[in-house]
Amino acid sequence: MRWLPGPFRKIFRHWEKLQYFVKGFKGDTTSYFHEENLLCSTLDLFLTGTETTATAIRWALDILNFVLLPVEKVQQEIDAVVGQCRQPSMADKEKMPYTSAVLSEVLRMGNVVPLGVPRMATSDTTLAGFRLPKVRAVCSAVNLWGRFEQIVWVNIPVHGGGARSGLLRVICAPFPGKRACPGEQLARTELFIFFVALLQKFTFQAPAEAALSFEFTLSLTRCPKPFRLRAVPRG
Ligand code: HEM
Repeated sequence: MRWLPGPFRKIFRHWEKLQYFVKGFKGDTTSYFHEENLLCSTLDLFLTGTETTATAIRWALDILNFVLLPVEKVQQEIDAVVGQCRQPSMADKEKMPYTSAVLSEVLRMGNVVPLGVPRMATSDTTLAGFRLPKVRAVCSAVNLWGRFEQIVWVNIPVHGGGARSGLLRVICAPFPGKRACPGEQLARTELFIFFVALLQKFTFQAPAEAALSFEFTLSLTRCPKPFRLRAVPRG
């Protein structure tokens, strides 16, 4: 790779800078800027950055057909703003309120990351009246199914076994919280571009024998169960 020309080469400059930055913290046992954390954070981005958006696009196609949202209205907006001769871009988004609203609805109904990311306190602290002991307390954000609402759940082990659990707060957002999803902008961009590009060129129809449903499987994300659609090129 080092000898090939191309814009990707700037990755080597960034990598050198990153190594220099991490070396600056060598020997500092209180710092989180070390190679292991860098590797884990990079892996986090790959894991969280692929499955989530792909699942949201699958929900979009499932929901459009299942709920019978007026796909024609989305396609009319695409034809008026983007047309058929060029690819969509993010500059089109503000002129496409209907498509944007449909995508918000997809994120709400799809509820792609319902269980949030578990968190631990790095030092003893207090949060909304709960004393969170270092490392032992686990907080997790849980999105309520199918609504723009999120509860934050805390689970604190107590002396003598067991755990004290409780509700911390309720907020309303698809990418919630202060420690919000760092991929939100990327996810919204990918979702918009792929969704618009797909509906610009195809109409998706469920074959008569295939019943679409809201059934899902739950792992890292909440995925629709496999379904079949026919992609009919638009004339
Ligand atoms: C439709 C797409 C996506 C949805 C619905 C989504 C949603 C979420 C949610 C609900 C959280 C938990 C926030 C919390 O616990 O308070 C989260 C965390 C996270 N997301 Fe996303 N996300 C999406 C796409 C992405 C993408 C594309 C990336 C990266 C490129 C990404 C990276 C992350 C990471 C690294 C975290 C953990 C943040 C932390 O530990 O503080 N996400 N996401």
